[in-house]
Parts: sequence; C-alpha cells; structure tokens
Amino acid sequence: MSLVTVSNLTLRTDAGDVIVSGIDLTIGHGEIVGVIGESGSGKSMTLKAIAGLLPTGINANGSIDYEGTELTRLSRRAYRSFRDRELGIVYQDPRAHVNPVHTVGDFLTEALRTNRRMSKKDALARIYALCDEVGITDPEHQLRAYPYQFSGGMLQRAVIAAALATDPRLILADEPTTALDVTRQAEVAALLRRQVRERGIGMMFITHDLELAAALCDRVYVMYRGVIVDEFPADRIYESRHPYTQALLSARPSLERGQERLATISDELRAEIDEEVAGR
Ligand SMILES: Nc1ncnc2c1ncn2[C@@H]1O[C@H](COP(=O)(O)OP(=O)(O)OP(=O)(O)O)[C@@H](O)[C@H]1O
Repeated sequence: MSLVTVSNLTLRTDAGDVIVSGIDLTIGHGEIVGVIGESGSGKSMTLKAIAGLLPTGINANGSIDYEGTELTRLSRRAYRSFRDRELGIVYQDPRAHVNPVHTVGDFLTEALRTNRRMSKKDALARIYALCDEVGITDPEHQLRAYPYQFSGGMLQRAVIAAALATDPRLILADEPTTALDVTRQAEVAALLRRQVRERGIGMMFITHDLELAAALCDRVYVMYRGVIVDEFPADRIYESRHPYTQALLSARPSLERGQERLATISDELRAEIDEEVAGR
C-alpha cells in the first residue's frame, strides 16, 4: 500500500475554472516522487491539496488517501493535526516562511514546543542533533542569529531541519532548491534524499528542473496545463516518448537553470499536446 494515493483529483475555482484535472498519483514509503512541469501547470496546487492548504476559493474533488485515511473529508482542525503529525513542508523561498523577528533557534524549536509540548531544553537538544545532520555547524552559537544573518542556503537547511524535527512521514517539497545557487542546489537535494532514505519516509519533490528530478527522484510525473501527461521511473527520463517530455528535454540548454528554458516550446507543439490531452 502506498503512503499517499491521489485519485482523480480535480481542483476548480469558485468561478468554475479548472486548475488541475483528473490527477492520479502515488507516493510510496521511502519513495521520492518528482513532479515537473512549467510554471502554472498545477504542481503547487496539487501539493497544497495534499497538505490541505488550498487557498480559499479553490475546491477539491476526488480522493486523497493517506494510508487508509481520506484526507479530503478531514475537518480543518483534523487536517491541521494531521499536518503537524505527519507532514514536513519545504517551500521554494525559505525567507517567506520564517519569522524575521525571531531567532532561527526559536523558529526551529517552535513546532516541538507547541505541537510536541517539549521543554525548551529538550527541543534544543533535538534541534542541535538535527543541525548536525543538515550541515549547520556550531548550532549553539548559530541558532542565536536572526534569519537575515543566514545565507539562503543555510536558511533552507534550517527550514529542512524544522520540517524534519517532528519526524514527519511525508515531506512535501515545493522547489526547495530553486532559490539557491547551483552548488547549494545539489547539496540541499542530496541532503533531502539522504534524509528520506535514512528515515524510510516519502517525499514529493516539485521542480522545473528535469536533470535534478532525474538525479534525485525514483519516479517522475510530468504536468502540463493541469493534467499529468507522462510518468516514468526517473532513470528512464531520457527514454520517454511523450512529445512534451521530449520537448522539455530538448529545450534545456547546457548550464542554464530555471523556468526560462521551458518557455522555448513552440506553439505548434503546444497545439499538438493540447490535442493529445483533450483526446484522452
Ligand atoms: N489563489 C488562486 N486562485 C485561483 N487560481 C489560482 C490561485 N493560485 C494559483 N492559481 C492558478 O492555478 C494554476 C496552477 O498554479 P500552480 O501554482 O499550481 O502552478 P505551478 O505549476 O506550481 O507553477 P510554478 O512553477 O510557477 O509555481 C495557475 O494557472 C494559477 O494561475
């Protein structure tokens, strides 16, 4: 049994606009599942639907099963408790998710103290051990600093430590490396991979970056305009016959990273893929 099984998930706005349509996706125990696709294809909304964090005005239909629990039926309160217990969420921009007026140490111990009711001393001991795992050295000293005193890469490590602190069984990572330079990207990706492997937990990893997905993930889904158009084991990415995946692969220039490179797909090809998607 998978950790997460999303079946026929459709997200619509109150006005009836379809944001994602008929999504089927699974995440196994100890599995890293990549979701790739260009900007606006619905990756983040799918992640938010799993986390129960859809913005007001967006409604979900379909099923999101988490080891036998139907998440779409949870009350808001039950969903919050599910998130606190089971999920670790890592976003693209760490600065948007830490409180700038609190020290990094306070940020890191907050969930343990409020959700796990740990004493400050116990929470700090746990965080110090995690800092070691995520590569923050000398935590007793470093954690007294404020977020602005941390580099982007170090702050993302702190956010990952915070996400791991409560021993989640599923990590939802939304482009966690995009805001970092290329060297830091590889380090943070390797760090997440190691944590998932060592802990035997699941991870959904959203990225624009095909090469990163191929290197990091076990399986990859490709989203295009709100639907999943392709799925393959990550080491088979270069064998995909789907025209959109092939276009993504051929559109990537050597060292350039980020979404610009996906913008080079021609209108003709888009029309062809639209027809293929509509004909399903
Ligand atoms: N609050 C909202 N209300 C209505 N539509 C929204 C809202 N937020 C996002 N959307 C729309 O939902 C669609 C999917 O957005 P989503 O953020 O999931 O894309 P994405 O693939 O994650 O893109 P990116 O890579 O840029 O984050 C987009 O067309 C976007 O305009």
